[in-house]
Amino acid sequence: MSKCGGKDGCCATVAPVAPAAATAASPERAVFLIRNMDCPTEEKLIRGRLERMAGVDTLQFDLIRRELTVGHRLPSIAPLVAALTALDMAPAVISSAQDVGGAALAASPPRAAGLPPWLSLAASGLAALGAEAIAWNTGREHSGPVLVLALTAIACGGLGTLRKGWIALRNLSLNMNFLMSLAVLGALAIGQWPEAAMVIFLFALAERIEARSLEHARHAIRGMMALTPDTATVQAPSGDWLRVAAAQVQPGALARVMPGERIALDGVVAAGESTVNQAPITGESMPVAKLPGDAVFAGTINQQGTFDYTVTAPQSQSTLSRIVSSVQQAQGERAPTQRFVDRFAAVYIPVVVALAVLVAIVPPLVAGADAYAWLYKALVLLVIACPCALVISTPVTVVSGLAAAARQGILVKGGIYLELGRKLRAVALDKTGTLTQGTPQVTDVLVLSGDERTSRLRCAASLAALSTHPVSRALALYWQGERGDAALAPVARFEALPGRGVRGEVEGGMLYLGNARLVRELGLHDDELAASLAPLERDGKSVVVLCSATAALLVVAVADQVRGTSEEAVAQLRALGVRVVMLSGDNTDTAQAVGARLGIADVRGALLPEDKLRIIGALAAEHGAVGMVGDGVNDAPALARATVGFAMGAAGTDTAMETANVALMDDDLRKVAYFMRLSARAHAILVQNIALALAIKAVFLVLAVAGYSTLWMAVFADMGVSLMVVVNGLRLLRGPAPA
Ligand SMILES: Nc1ncnc2c1ncn2[C@@H]1O[C@H](COP(=O)(O)OP(=O)(O)OP(=O)(O)O)[C@@H](O)[C@H]1O
Ligand SMILES: [Zn+2]
Repeated sequence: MSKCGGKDGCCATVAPVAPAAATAASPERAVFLIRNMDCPTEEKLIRGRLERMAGVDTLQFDLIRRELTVGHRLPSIAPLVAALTALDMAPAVISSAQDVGGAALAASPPRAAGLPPWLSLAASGLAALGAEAIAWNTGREHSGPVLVLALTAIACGGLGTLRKGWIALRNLSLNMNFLMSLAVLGALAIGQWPEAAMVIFLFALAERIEARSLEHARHAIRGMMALTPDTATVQAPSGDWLRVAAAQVQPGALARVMPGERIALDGVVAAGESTVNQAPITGESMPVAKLPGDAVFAGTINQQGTFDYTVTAPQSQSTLSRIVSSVQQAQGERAPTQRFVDRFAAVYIPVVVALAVLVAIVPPLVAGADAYAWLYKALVLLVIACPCALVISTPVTVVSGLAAAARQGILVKGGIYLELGRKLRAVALDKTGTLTQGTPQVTDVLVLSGDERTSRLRCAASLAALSTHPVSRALALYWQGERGDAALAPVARFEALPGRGVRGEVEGGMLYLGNARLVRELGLHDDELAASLAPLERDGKSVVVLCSATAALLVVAVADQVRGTSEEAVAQLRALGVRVVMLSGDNTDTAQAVGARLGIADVRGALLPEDKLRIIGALAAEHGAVGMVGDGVNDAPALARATVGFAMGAAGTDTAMETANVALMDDDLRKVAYFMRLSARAHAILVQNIALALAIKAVFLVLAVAGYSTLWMAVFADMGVSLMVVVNGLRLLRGPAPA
């Protein structure tokens, strides 16, 4: 297994093609629908062919949608089409700046015409069985009827495999189709006709079932999209409510939802109220109350009330569609295990072919053994060596894992994060907005020296009203609640001081509003002030001080509710053996008080954003892999520095969804532990599959050399393992075991 741990480490260098960023650098992009691409084998074939072409910069595969995006600098895409057609890939152009250059696209037919696949497969199976039966009953393998039935079986079930095998050979990309073709042709050549028929039929059957399984995993993702209704009830200019196609509705339109109806578009409640089941987006089963001003999401289910909402995004840009397309893109980027398996297969197949050749030639030549028997053994070896079980199992597992996460409201931005999750030994949690709700309320107002409460509070509120920081917002709201709309003072030269507070000129004098660090920097921190702050901070309250350039004037304390799920989330992380660290820009005593309530011993307070970044770096150096959970808005650098960055409450905010490696759609911190368990489970399944596949191959290798395995037994074993690993991978769709 790859020992690589970091996303900026060796992994990046083995990635065959860099994602999005590199694509953007290419002058031209062409997107193809590749109808005959449904497994990594075909991806490898295409990669091998196109990567060598001059003018082709990048290739991006999306096996779920069967799309290939080529970043290139060719004057026409005709050579691309020609190359894909030569690989029998039946390409269709989805989008390209240039025309096809006369290449006759329509002429490339989708996969084999004629009988429907299952029917021809059944015919192939019957013919193969018939050939076996006749050969067995008559005791003669080489009669006319046996030959006719065997050839029928191959014609009905095996032409696709033979054709792909031939294409693979011509492109010097030895894959399993090539191995099977070689085995079948070899069996025909040495007169094992019924066996040849059986082998090709079983292989075709296995391929078909595998394709269906991958389809199943893909469906789990596409199925999420099916949740959004096709139509929405929208108000026309005339004032009438009309039922229209949701895809046609523009942002700004007013839409109405009835009780029990699914919401068709993202929007903001304009009138009415209700509760909404947001499970399709966030995975949380408790309905959420919606009042005017609250955001609603396409695909979620309205409960009892009726309400109108203003549409904020077209259907194609809804949160749900962005989740789905992000998951689809994520599975196109290859996880480390997948790359390992690819590299393994690339070395392994040529080695096996060489070994088979040796087995066929050496014993007869050197020891005078029976040439026919050893040729047969060599063919069995070829079949056993088939790596489909290995090749197919990883994408199925990764796609299943991504889909299981998405269903829980966890958006994972790539298979690599699914693999890294289990390696996290330390997780840093932001305090405000992550462990706490981030909507604090004013609890205490202390006037220092003198007695001008109202005028000082007014100055503080005037500064606070200009900031969106939670502490400032609490203060501004408090003033509004106490004084109604009593006029705020005008503020000049307003400035935010990150990690400290704000400042601005009020009524001719410069005033500062901020934390203890700010007061200390102003040189106004003394024992008296410290004594008045201490009891508030010990209570876990955030304290800000209003200061002039020469004196501290007013202390305001705000208290933030700890989220109901935080304590359990911390306990779950600890149960996984993870070191939990709290990072906060708030005063140290405050942070420690909150940490004590949640069972977090390692609390770092009074941090500036660059301190957070440094601590993440230090934790990474100490533990290897470190996670960071924040809201993704002002802690983006720390999130980016972490091995896996988690953003909370991502459903509402675009930045959070974009900056994080893993976006949690709601505010439930327990999802971090869930994600880590899912990751561990995915890893266990990947290892099980690889071990299973290799073990069964090893057993049959011994049987084959000892002469106990026939060709069709070998195919049966190969098919059995392939199916077992696929079914094993699909189990991940149900998620990890509960905590
Ligand atoms: N605009 C502001 N208005 C009022 N106080 C502020 C402002 N900006 C910062 N502060 C004060 O500085 C402290 C640190 O702010 P910072 O934004 O770095 O951390 P935070 O995001 O509030 O907390 P955490 O790091 O726990 O999430 C805050 O707790 C607050 O006391
Ligand atoms: Zn196989």
